[in-house]
Amino acid sequence: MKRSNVKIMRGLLRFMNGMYGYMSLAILLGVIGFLCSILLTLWASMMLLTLLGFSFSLSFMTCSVLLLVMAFVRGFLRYGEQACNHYIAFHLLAQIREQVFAALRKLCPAKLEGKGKGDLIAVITADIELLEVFYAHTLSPIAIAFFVSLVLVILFYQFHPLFALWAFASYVIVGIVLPMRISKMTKDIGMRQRQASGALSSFVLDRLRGLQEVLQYQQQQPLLWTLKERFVELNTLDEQFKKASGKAMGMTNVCIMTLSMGIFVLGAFLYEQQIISFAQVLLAFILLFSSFGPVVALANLGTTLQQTFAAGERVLSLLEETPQVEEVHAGKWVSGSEMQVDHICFAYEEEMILKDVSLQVPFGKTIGLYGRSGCGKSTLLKLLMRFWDVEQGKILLGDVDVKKINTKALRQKQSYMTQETHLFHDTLFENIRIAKADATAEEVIAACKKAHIHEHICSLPKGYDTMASELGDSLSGGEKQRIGLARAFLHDAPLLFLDEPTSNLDSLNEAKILLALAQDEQKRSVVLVSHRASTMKLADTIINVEKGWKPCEQ
Ligand SMILES: Nc1ncnc2c1ncn2[C@@H]1O[C@H](COP(=O)(O)OP(=O)(O)OP(=O)(O)O)[C@@H](O)[C@H]1O
Repeated sequence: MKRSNVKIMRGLLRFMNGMYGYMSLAILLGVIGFLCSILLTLWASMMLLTLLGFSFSLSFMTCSVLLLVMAFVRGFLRYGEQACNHYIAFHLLAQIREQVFAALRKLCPAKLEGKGKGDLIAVITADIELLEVFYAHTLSPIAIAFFVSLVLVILFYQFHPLFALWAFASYVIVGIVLPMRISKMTKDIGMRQRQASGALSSFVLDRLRGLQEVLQYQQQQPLLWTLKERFVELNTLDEQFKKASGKAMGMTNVCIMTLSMGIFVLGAFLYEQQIISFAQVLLAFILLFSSFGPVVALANLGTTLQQTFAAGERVLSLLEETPQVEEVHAGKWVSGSEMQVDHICFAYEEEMILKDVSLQVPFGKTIGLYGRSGCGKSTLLKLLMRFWDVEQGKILLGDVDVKKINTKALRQKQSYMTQETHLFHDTLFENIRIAKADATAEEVIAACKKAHIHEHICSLPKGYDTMASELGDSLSGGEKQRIGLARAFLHDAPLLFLDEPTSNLDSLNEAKILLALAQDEQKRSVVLVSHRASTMKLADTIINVEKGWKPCEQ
């Protein structure tokens, strides 16, 4: 459910701890700075009026000196205010980014499986960046506008109480009523714009990944049309937003002119009644006209704030999303390496995928799973890894429920090779070493030899230093698969889960890999999913998933 702007603000203010000192300094410098610039105009006007024959308590000379000092000081004050605001903003953005990455790690992999990756990228990059507007250009300007307006109303009171009343009403109109009205005008456009931009990122990323399919099935033209449609949609929203901003700016200027003229008319009336002098009328008009700066900053926020709040909503939602599986930090460390699946049931959504499944994974044995596509083999491996939690029944490692085992300990005990090996934008060496951060070069090479990919890597011009992205699609499915296996071998865990490890290999490489696995059989338990009968020969027990997860005769 979409939360209110006040709730979003409260959520974003949570991050402000430790920054209130800088914020107070920014407000102080901002208030003095704005007063300096308003007084600059006032003294300059007094100097002009002195030349025209009016007399004031301050002499022409004093005004000139004050003018110079104020102009000089104003620059430093403005710099100080902006420095404080941006220190706060960028410090907090770094903190928020850190928290978002921590949240993503917790949500991974279950909650992220169905999410658009492009949209996530938009949240991590553009949306967080937009929060700078809130921390650097929203909080202190509100306080500055309040204090500056207060001082000015007191100043107007020195001229005449009616002037003070008029000034108060003017600041409320430009600084509160207008921003609220503008905010209402741009309501929803900000959120729709952020969502459309996230959806477009997701769409482009998705189609780039499937570029080969697009080319093969000649989908270029429909893809271009769809892209065009989405750009048009985003442009329309941008246009609506810009129109609303322009309208808001126009409304603000009209208000300022009308209110300034109003004080002039009021002054003329008081002058006619001989209550104040003509110089006071002029000065009150100039003072009001030149003092809208801080409240105009708030009026301008009316449009940008909607986008900022939309970005804030998306960032806060991501931070508050509850993970499908809670990581265990203060749980148990187990010594055993055999696993037991005990009458488990599991459904991703409505449809039950695994119903009352039980099986044993004894140490030193290989369990083979086979059955039609979609019957839940990979799902069982994900449950063994505790990427998802079972709804009924238990999965035990040793004799401890996996839900009670420290997640770190569980990860150390298990290696999981998925159907698709993802290569990061890094060297092949580092790509393999992610399986064991402190692995030596010898260990990496040994794992690659076992996975029969060492020779291929050595044949590349830069060997293990070849960047994975340079290879792109030129790395065959089988080669990628063997890199995945090298990772699993390097991790060297007592439990190894292999999901179609040989599906892309030729018979020769398959035989070599199976031999390597067979040689290690006494060291670990293996759960092997495969559609290949030749690979299944490795298994000590073969389980037919479709026939009630029962071992079948070999
Ligand atoms: N994250 C998910 N959310 C919803 N449904 C899912 C998710 N992952 C898998 N499924 C569905 O669960 C069912 C079992 O999928 P699973 O990948 O376990 O099958 P499988 O037996 O390993 O198939 P294959 O042999 O093709 O790899 C499928 O119908 C699949 O569409």
